[in-house]
Amino acid sequence: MNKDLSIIGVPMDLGQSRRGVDMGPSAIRYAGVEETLEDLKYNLRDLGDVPISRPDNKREIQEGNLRNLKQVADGNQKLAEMVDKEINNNRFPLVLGGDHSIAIGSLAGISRHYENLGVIWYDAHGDLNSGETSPSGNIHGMPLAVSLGIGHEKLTNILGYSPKIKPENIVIVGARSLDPGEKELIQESGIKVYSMHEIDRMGMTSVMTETIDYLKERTDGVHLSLDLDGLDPEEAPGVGTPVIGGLSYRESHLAMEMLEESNLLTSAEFVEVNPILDDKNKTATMAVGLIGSLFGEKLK
Ligand SMILES: NC(=[NH2+])NCCC[C@H](N)C(=O)O
Ligand SMILES: [Mn+2]
Ligand SMILES: [Mn+2]
Repeated sequence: MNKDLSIIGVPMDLGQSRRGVDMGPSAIRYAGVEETLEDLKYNLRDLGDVPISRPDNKREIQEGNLRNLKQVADGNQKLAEMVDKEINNNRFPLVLGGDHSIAIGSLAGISRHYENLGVIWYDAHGDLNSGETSPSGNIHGMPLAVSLGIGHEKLTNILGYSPKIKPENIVIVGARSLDPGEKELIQESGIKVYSMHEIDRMGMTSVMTETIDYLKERTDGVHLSLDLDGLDPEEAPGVGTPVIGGLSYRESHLAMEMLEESNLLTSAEFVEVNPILDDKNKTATMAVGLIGSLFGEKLK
């Protein structure tokens, strides 16, 4: 893995309706992300946080069933520019959220550097809604669709190109809550999904082996977008949209170790840590544990 690593915090909470997820980057830093990576001998730069504007009119639904559209689009534009710059400088971007709407900006900044960017979407949700299919108007339920070119042009066209990714280069891991429109999109587009059903049946080892083999063949870079709500809320309670029956910390740890061994990843983000809903910063600490494994921490 690239030893030059840049951390970018994104204190974004406007892609959903619960307060506190904007403090995610602080909680993850407080849990020791920098110490962990420095111990692993990374040449680390913490670029601080992307400035996020506050909504003019508290959490309003703007055009087309999209909450805080303008502010979410602006924040993602800034994030995309920063990510793009880090990759230009041959640095590995590690983005800390913030709600999952920030994947729009991460992918916009990353994808222009690859012909065939792969994405591993580790999440209880598909985040494949648009304004038309969303039950909530929350943009954090839409970033994967936006990156496929589906959604409001203010979001799909960040950095002036769309789509950012191809459906056949996406693998969703851990899904257990999909809205009707998302199921339809999955069926017609050829996105690969390992839901909890497949993970229960096959085990995480086979799921990750297949995922890695599949992406190795067809992509020239892979982004990991890890939503902490992919984990079970009993273990990771500090998330805004918990769904029971999720992945364990152990399974997730294993997935990170296998990704590290595969040497496939070219960027990563950890999102949806909400310290207000957490229990003694447990979820942020788990994120740091997973980041440690992803970047090569070993017991021996
Ligand atoms: N990144 C997330 N936690 N997304 C949750 C999305 C929940 C629901 N599917 C929605 O669109 O509102
Ligand atoms: Mn989720
Ligand atoms: Mn998500």
